[in-house]
Amino acid sequence: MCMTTDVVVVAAGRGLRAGAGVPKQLRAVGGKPLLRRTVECFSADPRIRRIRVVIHQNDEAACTEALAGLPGEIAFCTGGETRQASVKAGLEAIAGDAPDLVLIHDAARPFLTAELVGRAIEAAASHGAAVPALTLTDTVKAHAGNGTLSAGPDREGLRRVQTPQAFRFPLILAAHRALHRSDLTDDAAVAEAAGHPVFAFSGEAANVKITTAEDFVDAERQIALTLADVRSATGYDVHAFGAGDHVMLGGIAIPHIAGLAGHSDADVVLHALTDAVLGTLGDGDIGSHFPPSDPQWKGASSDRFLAHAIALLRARGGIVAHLDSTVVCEAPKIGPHREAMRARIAEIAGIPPSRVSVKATTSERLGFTGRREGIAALATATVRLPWCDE
Ligand SMILES: Nc1ccn([C@@H]2O[C@H](COP(=O)(O)OP(=O)(O)OP(=O)(O)O)[C@@H](O)[C@H]2O)c(=O)n1
Ligand SMILES: C[C@](O)(CO)[C@H](O)COP(=O)(O)O
Repeated sequence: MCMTTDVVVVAAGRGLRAGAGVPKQLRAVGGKPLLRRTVECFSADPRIRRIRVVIHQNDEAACTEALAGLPGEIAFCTGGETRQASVKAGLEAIAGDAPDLVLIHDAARPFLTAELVGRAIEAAASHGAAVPALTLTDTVKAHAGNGTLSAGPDREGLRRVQTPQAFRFPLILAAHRALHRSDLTDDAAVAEAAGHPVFAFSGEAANVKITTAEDFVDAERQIALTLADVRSATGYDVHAFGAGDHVMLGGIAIPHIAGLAGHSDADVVLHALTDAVLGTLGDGDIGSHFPPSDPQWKGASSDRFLAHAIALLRARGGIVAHLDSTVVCEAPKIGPHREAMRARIAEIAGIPPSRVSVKATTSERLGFTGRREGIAALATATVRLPWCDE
């Protein structure tokens, strides 16, 4: 018989130990919110029927944005004051159309793998209650006060447990409902309190719970190691001056004695950047994605061209490391608009302005730019992609 499996992801905590104000599950690591990294492990998995994300009442908009576009059936419910209360709220929310099995996972553990999910499902089906566990490699001591330590328990008899913790659904729902205390830090303890033996299956060392500010630094490092395919590519574009009283450059309208002629809004900077990003993917150029012969791009704002290239990069698991551009013209002056251009390009690309550079030069009155016939832009995109030997 094929068993249905739902997932409860608890994401209602405030992340106080991590600091920084924003709840940790909404902070980005490797350019992506922690919550999205965690949920996408389940949402792309055909063995999972539904995902219930338990959130804080203040976070609905931010969580919706963080999970936008993920496949699968994902719904929210509101959590409680403690992890235990949040898990119970998640279980109650799915009880009306109960699955056979449920995996309960911390939003703060984004590095789980499909193999771990498979082991969790098998263990819950076989044993009813099971958790991923790891042996200890450090010696454990007891805190004896005044900064001193005394002998601790024998580490051979101890295990570190992680999530996803996996259960037959009726067993864990009944165990949570029966509990008359609120201090249990995991669901294995809840099952045990109800008299159920809890089995161990192999956890994963990389499946850490991001808890402190230091964990965020380690997580960035871990992601950088997987994004080992560093690529850069260039883009170049030219538009002639035409009628108008401003030019669009880097997504900003800059007043000028002429406009730029083109099928779209003729933003040479965004066009060059779009080609540079597409170049890193080996995926044609702006003309092959947005043919000038297509009337729908007439007068189009070029924001969408760059956003499209960035979306293609993200769909391949990539991130932008840097976007560099140089504008070549005698006028208008770019310097006064540089910061606004950086900010707008950064906004379109979904990266901080510190990862965007805008430079400008004249061509010393030489050539078409020197004769003030038009503007040219050059761009370089540097991106990181997951390593893949195609
Ligand atoms: N009331 C709570 C508390 C915690 N959690 C979730 O339980 C997981 C593990 O908890 P923890 O790492 O302790 O997260 P926080 O409670 O957010 O952290 P802190 O204790 O530092 O505030 C996290 O995904 C967290 O969002 C929850 O859903 N509801
Ligand atoms: C559930 C858990 O992640 C298992 O290791 C852990 O117990 C959560 O503890 P926290 O104090 O709520 O972070």
